[in-house]
Amino acid sequence: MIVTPVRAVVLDIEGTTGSASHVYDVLFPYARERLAGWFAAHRGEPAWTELMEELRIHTGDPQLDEGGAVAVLTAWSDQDVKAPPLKRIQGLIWAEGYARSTLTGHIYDDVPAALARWRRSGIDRYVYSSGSVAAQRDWFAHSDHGDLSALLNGYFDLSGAGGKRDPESYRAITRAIGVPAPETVFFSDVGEELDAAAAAGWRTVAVRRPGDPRGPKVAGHPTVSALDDIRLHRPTRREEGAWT
Ligand SMILES: CSCCC(=O)C(=O)COP(=O)(O)O
Ligand SMILES: [Mg+2]
Repeated sequence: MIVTPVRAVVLDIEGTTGSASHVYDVLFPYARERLAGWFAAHRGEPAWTELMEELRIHTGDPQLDEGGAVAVLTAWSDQDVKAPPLKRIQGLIWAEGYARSTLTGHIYDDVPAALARWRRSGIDRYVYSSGSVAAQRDWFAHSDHGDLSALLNGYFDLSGAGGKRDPESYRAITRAIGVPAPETVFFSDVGEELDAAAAAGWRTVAVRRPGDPRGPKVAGHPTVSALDDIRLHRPTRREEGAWT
């Protein structure tokens, strides 16, 4: 599949650049088991205070204490609620795991080469995930393909851009990266995210990795099973300025 004109790609993580089962079976349990320990170890520190404040606002409970915080975060983890305070503490706990080399970010084999190819072609490369920006940076910096940070231009999360099923989030990213929406391509495994990006005027490519229980196609979006299956090109001279 060839897509042109393209000046920027924005990539989802879970299910697109990395394995969903790694996120669900390794990362989420790793953080869940360490929630109470993290609060005890960091009590009174700025990160602890900021997280408690964010949780009290998010839950609407100004009296929420540490025990209540652990309980609500555990429940959100069990239900995979994409709540920014959960994403923040998961990132903080995973950072300790990456630092100890007990965690690595799972990256599909085709991803480093695709990022390098797009960089050579002059196409900017961003990540947009529900995971916090800190967690995204760590995932790519401590990947099982080594440190891939240099292949990426930037990161967006729920706190910075908004929810992934809301077209307004993609408009916010368009403003931040300064690339016209029709020249930006979003890669994701989730139809509702792709629908939101398309509603904001972006191009979309669905990614369904082999063996994905949801099947090989995403309705309404061209679907590939690997990033090798797609060739992206910057605008031709004739297309230059078409959107300005
Ligand atoms: C390394 S980021 C962890 C991914 C995560 O926390 C998550 O909820 C998955 O979200 P995505 O938007 O990448 O599907
Ligand atoms: Mg995903």
